[in-house]
Amino acid sequence: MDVDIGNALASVASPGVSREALDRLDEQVADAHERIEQGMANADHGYEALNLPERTDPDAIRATVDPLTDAGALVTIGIGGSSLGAATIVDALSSDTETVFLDNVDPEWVTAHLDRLPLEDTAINVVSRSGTTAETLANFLVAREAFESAGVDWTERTIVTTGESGPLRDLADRHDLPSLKVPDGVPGRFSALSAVGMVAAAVCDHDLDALLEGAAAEAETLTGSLYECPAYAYGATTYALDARGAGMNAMVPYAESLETYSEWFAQLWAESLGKDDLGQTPLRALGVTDQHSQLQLYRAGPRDKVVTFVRPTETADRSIPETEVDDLAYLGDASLGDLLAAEFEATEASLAAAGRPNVRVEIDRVDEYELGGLLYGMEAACVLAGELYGVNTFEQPAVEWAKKATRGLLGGGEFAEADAVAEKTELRVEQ
Ligand SMILES: O=P(O)(O)OC[C@H]1O[C@](O)(CO)[C@@H](O)[C@@H]1O
Repeated sequence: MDVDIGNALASVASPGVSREALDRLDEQVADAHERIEQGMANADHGYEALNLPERTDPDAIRATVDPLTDAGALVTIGIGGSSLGAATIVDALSSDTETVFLDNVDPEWVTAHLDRLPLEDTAINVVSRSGTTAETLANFLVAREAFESAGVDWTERTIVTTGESGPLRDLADRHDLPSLKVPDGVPGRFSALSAVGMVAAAVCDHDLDALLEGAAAEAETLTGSLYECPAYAYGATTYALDARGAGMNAMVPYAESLETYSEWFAQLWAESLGKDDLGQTPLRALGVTDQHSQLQLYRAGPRDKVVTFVRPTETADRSIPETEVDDLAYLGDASLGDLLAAEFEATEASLAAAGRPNVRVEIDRVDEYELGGLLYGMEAACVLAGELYGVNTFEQPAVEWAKKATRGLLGGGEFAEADAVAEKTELRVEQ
């Protein structure tokens, strides 16, 4: 990935970062890089994620999924980091395999998918690092029941990715299901470039080696300076802008194929940096569509956000036909790709003209190699930003309260959190 932070400079935007401040920040980046390198060398928890291009074994993944590669459809059951990485890869790339990600427990939505899918030709990919996540286990129990009701042997078409122990591991062992292990020391949201994100890609016959090669090439760029490393330039600049008031980061890819990537980025950024009353709130938007819904706010609302524009510089194109309407002649001479590119540059320039900070991120095209680089680059940017914020990037303790309350409400144990739910303050306004 290439990063352009020109429109984040104080000479262009407010909030903005001066060159002097960037130079000073670069000293902190050098120190942070040393800690990151040390963490990678020691395979420390979290930092180990940045070793995945070397650690992940694509042959083992291919061998394990091989019996499933003829499936016409794949249903992935997982949530958060156990879904978003895989979804980002398969939603970005075309495949003949229909893919569904059951990452919610909305009963109508789950039922609609299970009723619609050709279960006799559908493979199941169940993913949970902890092996205990209620939504994932519930959806798996519901899905396998649906397969049984359809007279389809789910044990013949299920693959599991989970840890050494836990209920999901027990189920996999009990039914002798093919399984892969989540890598040690890699938090879910940083595991796209492991079996967690790559089983679905393998079933869809995507090029796992190219994904890892793209990530490895990005890893080569990790040096001690934001002026040499695109990932660190992104992480340091967004951190510096947050310190100056840009507490939100709108991720705006200009490619429909990258819409799920914004969801993946939102978990990465929010769950990694959102702690100790710190962190930058990720917003998800899509170019050009949200120019017609969000741009007014981005350009004329509070000066509390940075906009990240992402685009592939090479895409397939489609010409716009000639028209008999004079006023539209300018379109007839162009293509959809020309229009997309013009809108990208015009919208970026419109924010700069209004003194609103924005950053450009470019990849050559949407393919496995470039996606590997983008995912790895943003993970490294997040790790660097976490070092600068001084937070524990790799834990997410704040999510546990609601999990305990949920479990208690369902009779899954005694939890004070569940009691607290009943003590809700009410001020209802009813129709
Ligand atoms: O992979 P698991 O353990 O099922 O967890 C799923 C997701 O839930 C979280 O723990 C948050 O609740 C995320 O960090 C994680 O990616």
